Formats: sequence, structure tokens, C-alpha cells
Amino acid sequence: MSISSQEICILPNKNNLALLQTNGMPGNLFNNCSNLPATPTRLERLLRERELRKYSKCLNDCEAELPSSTQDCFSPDLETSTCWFNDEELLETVSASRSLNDDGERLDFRTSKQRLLVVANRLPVSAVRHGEDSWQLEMSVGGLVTALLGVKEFDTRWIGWAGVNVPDEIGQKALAKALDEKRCIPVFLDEEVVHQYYNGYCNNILWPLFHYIGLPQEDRLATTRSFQSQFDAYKKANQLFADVVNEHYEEGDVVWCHDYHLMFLPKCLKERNSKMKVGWFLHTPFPSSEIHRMLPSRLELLRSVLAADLVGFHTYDYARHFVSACTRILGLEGTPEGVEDQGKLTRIAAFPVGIDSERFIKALELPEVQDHMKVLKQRFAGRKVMLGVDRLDMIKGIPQKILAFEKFLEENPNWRNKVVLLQIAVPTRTDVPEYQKLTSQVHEIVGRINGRFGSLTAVPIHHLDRSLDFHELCALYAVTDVALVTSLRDGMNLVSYEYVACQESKKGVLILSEFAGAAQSLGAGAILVNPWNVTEVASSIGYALNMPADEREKRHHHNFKHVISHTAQEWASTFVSELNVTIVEAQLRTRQIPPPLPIEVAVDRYSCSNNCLLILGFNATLTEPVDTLGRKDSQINEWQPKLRPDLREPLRKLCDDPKTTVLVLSGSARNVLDDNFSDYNLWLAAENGMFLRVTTGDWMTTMPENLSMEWVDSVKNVFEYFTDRTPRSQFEVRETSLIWNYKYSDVEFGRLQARDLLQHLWTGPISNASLDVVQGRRSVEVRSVAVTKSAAIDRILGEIVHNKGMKEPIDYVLCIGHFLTKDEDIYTFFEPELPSEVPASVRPQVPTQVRTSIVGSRAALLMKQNSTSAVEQNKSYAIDGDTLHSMVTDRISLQEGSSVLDLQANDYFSCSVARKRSNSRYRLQSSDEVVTLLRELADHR
Ligand SMILES: O=P(O)(O)OC[C@H]1O[C@H](O[C@H]2O[C@H](CO)[C@@H](O)[C@H](O)[C@H]2O)[C@H](O)[C@@H](O)[C@@H]1O
Ligand SMILES: O=c1ccn([C@@H]2O[C@H](COP(=O)(O)OP(=O)(O)O)[C@@H](O)[C@H]2O)c(=O)[nH]1
Repeated sequence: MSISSQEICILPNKNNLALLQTNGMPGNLFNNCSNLPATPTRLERLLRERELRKYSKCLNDCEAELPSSTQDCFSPDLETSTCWFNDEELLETVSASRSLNDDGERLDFRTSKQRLLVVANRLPVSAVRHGEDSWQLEMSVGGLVTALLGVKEFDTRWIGWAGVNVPDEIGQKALAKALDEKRCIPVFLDEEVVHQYYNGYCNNILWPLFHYIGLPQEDRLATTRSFQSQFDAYKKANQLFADVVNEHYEEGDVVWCHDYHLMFLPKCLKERNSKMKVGWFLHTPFPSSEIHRMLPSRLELLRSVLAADLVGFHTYDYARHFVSACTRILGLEGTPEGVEDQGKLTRIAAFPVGIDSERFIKALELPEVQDHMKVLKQRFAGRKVMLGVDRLDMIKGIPQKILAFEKFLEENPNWRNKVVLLQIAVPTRTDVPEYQKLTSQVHEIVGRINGRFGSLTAVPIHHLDRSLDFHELCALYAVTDVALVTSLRDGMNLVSYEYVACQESKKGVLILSEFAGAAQSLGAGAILVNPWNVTEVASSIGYALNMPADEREKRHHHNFKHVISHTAQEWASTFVSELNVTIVEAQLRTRQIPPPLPIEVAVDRYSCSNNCLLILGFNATLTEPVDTLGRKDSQINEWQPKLRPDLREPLRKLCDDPKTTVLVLSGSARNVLDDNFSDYNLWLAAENGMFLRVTTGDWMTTMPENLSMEWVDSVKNVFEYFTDRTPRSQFEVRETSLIWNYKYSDVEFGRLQARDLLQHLWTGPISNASLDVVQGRRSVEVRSVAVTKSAAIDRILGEIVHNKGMKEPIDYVLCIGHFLTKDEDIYTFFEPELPSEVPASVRPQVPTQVRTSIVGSRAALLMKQNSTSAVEQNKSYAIDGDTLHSMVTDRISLQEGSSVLDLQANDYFSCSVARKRSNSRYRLQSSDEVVTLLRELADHR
């Protein structure tokens, strides 16, 4: 059969898919397409999204000029704090639709806003009960709330816990109603769950661990013992959140889960509805995998988060740590795009949060803020004011900050009456014992320092254990001279952003911990410090207080530009855009994955056939799946691959069936195949088909006669060197190839070593040899160019047909294996032989090289009952097309006959095992499914 040069590859879209289905061509026909029309890249899509956003913002701004009556109508007690969920009318007509069709094209730009369900532990408001059915709502404090209040572009609903126990139905109904007006939906958690989930697992386990404080020790050991019950409560609480989301979810909604409280949520949501668009964002740091691996529930948490479509972090470092935890702890593949598990990609990226800078800048003009500023200026006239604003949390480094201030006063007596530290310490998580202890500790240090450096009329530290309202806070930000942020670890730290936003006139100095995420964005303008180094912080205080005006201005200008351009709005739209794009890409990617093997059909066709050929790979096809985490002793078990015991019986039955020929085609050496299959009645093709034997006969070689093996010693040298230097790696010398594998080594080190090894091979010993270097997932193999499974299959089949004296044509072929990409042309080997059942325009394009070998195979597969064995002839099988063709023509003239293949499209099953992408028509997930398949086949004879 020849393939016309006009045959084209088609873009896999819905219509084409339908066309193929109606034409009855099964399986995975898209993968061979090399000349697909270009689909937009991720970056192109994102840039387009960005332009649309800008356009939409521009429209928004124009509409914002509308009369103010249409704008903010939020309740008076909260009016200064929020406007994002009450100006719907204003935004409704102008915001861009986020509806994308299946190919990622925008359907209608000026339709309604995209619905966004924000799911966070905490609602932006906390509820205070005033009567049986009466509630007052107050703003919650914290960076997450601040960040999300800035998000105005979507039709947003917020789902979360109102921070209060409401056991009775009347109270729940009344609260739900009050919250509904603010577009908030409550999740009701009872006291015990809150205690175990929020105080326990979230704030006593995950929070300290993610901030590098470690797991409970000493007096917190009781927590370690109750770990399991806390984790159970955590899962239960997450399920309660999921129930509420499911209740309110509408098709097309984006569900954005937030923070360490809800790591289990993506899994709960996707299990119920795999089509839901789910994003997850972490507001805290994600620690090094060395820290995360201490968590007893480390695997479950990572897996649950990976159920999301997009996972976001504040910084590249946190994202990198997460990917590394997935590779090291779960043994998954980390790519620059994200983490891949069985063909499913979870996109991982950094999305640094910002603030609604305009809200702060505008607030400075308000009369109430101006009044506060006046009072403050009078109060601290003649003194420089340093400001600290933190939740009273151990990660904020408040004791370290105060000790550094003490040291500064100690070393600079001239400043003692001229500087004051205003520390706002907002009470938080007050039910957690660690937080209670911290409060006493801070009070004690403040008392001591004030006693030491205070006078009758003034104290150096003003410490407030309470929160301020928005106006007071803005006034403080605006009038102070230096902001001091000394977090020991901090996901981002929005206080530093807010300070910069309010300092346009004063140009105060920001001293910022290098362990806050904000250090990556504001580092250039701030004075960066290590909060553990009290001496360094003390001298930075001196430097800041004495800084000349022009330097202050330059530093401030740099940071101000960043704060006003990297806003909360920008952050949220970028995240949601990327989530939309990720979904489209996932759909395209899914179409490139072969569909699962329809086992019933494969078995049914098998039972109807008269002459079947089963081609089976060995490693990872007929052996147990590999434990790549390397914690168990499987490396030792796997040294010598073993046929799965549960395959013995079905394999024997198949081998003994007179209408079936079984061929095990493997890269393994002859002795390995002998050890496993000698007592079965089948064909063995070792070393990618270079050696062949029927188990009742001797090994013969199908190796091309001119195959040079002179390179072996030098490559062996290199492999030995790398094996010595890469713990738990190993190499195997076969007769036609050498393989170095590092699947049990540290994955990152292994990859680095492999890169070095390859570089060395290319420039050194094999630079002029005619060799192939085949990169496996965690291996490097060197073999002669002529050694591939498909190059050998032609000759192998010739030999089998001849040896068996086949009288009937082969009418069923099943070819399954965990083959390297290089060997995958074995799947296409039979493909063009199939009768054309679909129009030429939708058949896969076959690369020239494969076509050449098809010419060979077709001729070689002519029935040759009386001819000499192809292998006995020991001909020279050069891979050059012409030579092969003339050789084949030679053989045709030896004996004319009928074709050995009479294969209908429906009787050919090429199937990859445990591969994400493949040229095969179908796939099986793992060798467990191979067992099921072979058992079924065996039972149907
Ligand atoms: O709700 P709480 O338990 O009282 O705690 C308040 C919030 O603290 C954390 O905030 C983090 O988010 C900020 C914004 O992304 C970030 O700047 C800061 O570094 C983080 O610490 C916590 O992650 C939130 O869930 C809490 O609501
Ligand atoms: O009295 C206060 C003190 C702080 N905040 C807000 O709390 C947030 C703290 O966020 P940050 O990211 O700095 O840290 P987090 O508390 O979230 O860890 C900021 O937006 C502050 O404006 C507040 O509303 N009232």
C-alpha cells in the first residue's frame, strides 16, 4: 500500500474527532501528525488574555465615570473597607466574559462577568451575634482578606467560615441571610471540628511547619499523639466546604480555593465533578521538600492539591519547593510547566499577590484620615516614628524586632529620646497555646525595655494589642518614618505594600525581612535584613533613620512603582486567566493521549480469529510496576526483572493455543529472557530483536552483519565513572547496547548527572560513531543506529512465518509494551498494511523511513513455505531504503506467494503500557491491566 504525498495531518478538534468516529477508525490517530497547523502557545494565549484585560479595564474606567449613585452602596460600617462585592451593576455591562469555547477562543467579549467562587477558610467578614436572629458583620483582618477585597473584575461569591459557632437553625438561617447581602456564603463548622481542624491541624501543625518552625515538640507532644484525629477533622472540614461549593456551583464557574486550610478541597471537588475548573493558591510559604516530608500526611496532602488544574504560590521559590516535593515524595515527573501524573498535568506557577493600592492612596485624602494624621503628628512631634504592624504571630518575628530596637537604643544613646517604635500587634488564633505564650513573652520584653529606656513622660515602645480600623491604619502608614517588618517567614506580607502605597509624600524607609515573600518584589527599594541577626537589624535601623532624602526618594520611587502596578486585581485576573488557559490546554493534551484499550473488543476479536500474533514487551509490561521512590527494597528485587507470577497461567494458556503465536520482544539480554520464559512455548526476541529464538530451538542473530561494536569499551568507561559517582545508579552491559539507569537515585542529582554524561558522550567517545543515544525517563542507553524493534520485526516475522510453516494469514495482531519512543515505530509497522476504511485525508501520515520499511515488510511477509530462513541467509540488512528494497525484491523472486497478513483495522491493537504519550492506538495504565487483558484472552480460547 502506498501513501499519497497529499495525505495530510489534521488538527485535532471536535469536528475532526467526530469525522473520525463516524468513519469507524479506532484509536489514537493524531500522534503521528508532524505538520499540524500551529495552535497558539501558552504565552500567546496569555498575552491575548492580558490585552483583553487591559481593554476591559479601560472600558471599566470609562464606565466608572458614571454618576456615583450607581457605585458603592455597601453598608455604612464596612463602607471604607470594601467595594468589590457591591458594585455589580456598575461592572456588569463592561467586564469581559471569561467564557472560552473548547478551542480556547473567546465566545463573546461583552457578555456577563465570569462567576468566581472564592473558597477560603475565613470570610471577609466575621459575625457577631446580637440576638436569636440578629447578626452584626465586622471586617476580618489578615492579608488574604485584604488581597481578595481588591478583586473586582469577576462576579464573585465568597464561601467560608464566619469565625463563629452557630449550633441552632434559626441562627444559621439569619446569618446566611445577612451574609447573602454581602455575597458571602457560610460554611458552618461545629466547635469540636474548629478546635481540631483550625486550632489543631491548621494552626498548630501546618502553619508552623510551612513557616519552618517544625512539628510540635515537648509540651506540644500531645498534638503529635492526636495528629490522626486532627487530620481526620481537617478532611471532614474540607469535605464540608466542598459540600457548600457543590450546592452553589453553576456550570462554567471558576472555583478558587485558598490556603493551607483547604489543601484537601481540590480533590473533594474534582472527585464529584471532574469538569469543574479548580485553582488552589497558597498564601504562606511552601517549605523545602525536606520540611514537608516530615508531615505524616505528606502524600495525601500533595495528591489532593494536585487534583486542582492550577496551583499558585507567591514566589518562584515556593513553587519550586512544591514541585520538588512532588518529585521526591510522590515520585512524579516535574516539568517546567508543572507536575505530571499519568498524563494529567497540574500547572504550577508563581502569582505574587498585591494590594488595592488605589484604595489606600485615595483614603489619604479622606477627612477622617487627615484628622488621624494630624493627631499623630502632634502626639509624636520632635521624634522619629518607627512602625510595626503584625498579627501577633510567632512567624512575624515581633520579639526579634523589639530586641533589635533595644540594641539600637543601647548603642545609640543620642537617639533614646528621639525615636519611638509603634507596634500594632493584632491578636490572632488566641485559642492556640503557642499564641498565648507569645503574647506574654512580647509583653514581658516590651515592659523590660520601656522600664530600661523610658522616662516619666515618654516610653520608647508603644505596643497595642488590638487592631486598628482602616482609616487609623492609613494615617499611621502615612506619618511614620520607618516601617520595620522582621518576619521570620512570611508568605508575602502586605503590610509592607500598604506602607509603601501610603508614603508617596513622606518617602519613608522600609526595613524588610529577607524571609518575607515581599522581599523578592520590594527588595530593591527596601533595606533587607535577616531578622535573626539582631546586630544587623539594629544597624539597619540606624541607617534608615539617618538616610539622606535623595536616597529615600529613590528607594521609595522604585517600590511605589511596583506596588501600584502589581495590584490585587492584576493578581486575581492573572490567576483566573491562567486557569482558563490551563483548562483549554488540558483538553488539547487529553486528545493526544491514546484512549484506553477496549479490552472487551480486543478479546472479542481475538476469539474470532484464526491466526493471532501477540507481540509483548517485557519490562514494565509483564513485570511488576516499579517503585521509583526507592524507599523499599525493590531495587534489589528488580535487578533481575521477573515475570509477574499472576501472568504465568494466562501466558501458558496463550502459548499453548495452536492458533496463537506469542512473541516477547524486549530490550533485555538473552539470559534474562531465558530465565523467565524457557519453559513456555513462545518466541523470544532479545536486545530489541537482535537475537531471536523459539524456546524449542537455539538463539540466532538477526543482527546486521556490518554492525560495529567498537565503541563499547569507551562508553563502558564513561558509564562506570557515572555509576561510581551517582549513588544507587547502575549500568548494564548487553551485547548490542549499554544502559545506565538512575531510577532509584535522587531524581534531581540523577538528572544533572545524566546531562553531564550525555554532554561527555557527545563530545567524547561517540562523537563520530554511528550510534543512537536513547534517553529514557531515568536512563541513558547507547546502541547502534540499526538497533530498533521495528527494524528487527520485519526479519523476525519472516523467520516466524517460515519456521511455523504458516498456511493461514495472520488475521489478528496485538502489540503491547512499555517501549521507548525510539522503539515505538513498532506500532506503526502494521498500520499502513490495514485496509483503508477512512478517506485518505484522515489517515495518519507515515514518516518516510517507516514507509521504506513497510515496503520491506510487505514483501518479506509474502508466504515463503519452501524458502530458506531469512536469518539463515544471513543477508546484509542495511537500513538504507534502496538496499533494503533490492534485497527484498531479491527475496520475492525466490518464492512468490500470497500475503501472510490479512489484517482488518478492527483486528489490530497497538497498545502502550504505563506511558503518557504514545504513537500506539490505545493505552493500558500499568502491568496490572496487562494481567487483566491476558487473563481474558486466555479464557476466551
Ligand atoms: O485567619 P487567621 O487565622 O486569623 O489568619 C489571618 C491570615 O493569615 C495568613 O495570611 C497570609 O496571606 C497574606 C496574603 O496572601 C500574606 O501576605 C501573608 O504573608 C500570609 O501570612 C493566612 O495565610 C490567611 O489564610 C489568614 O486568613
Ligand atoms: O489593625 C490592623 C492590622 C492589620 N490589618 C491588615 O492585615 C493585613 C495583614 O496582612 P499581611 O499580609 O501583612 O500578613 P498576614 O496577617 O496575612 O499574615 C494587612 O492587609 C493589614 O492592612 C488590619 O486590617 N488592621
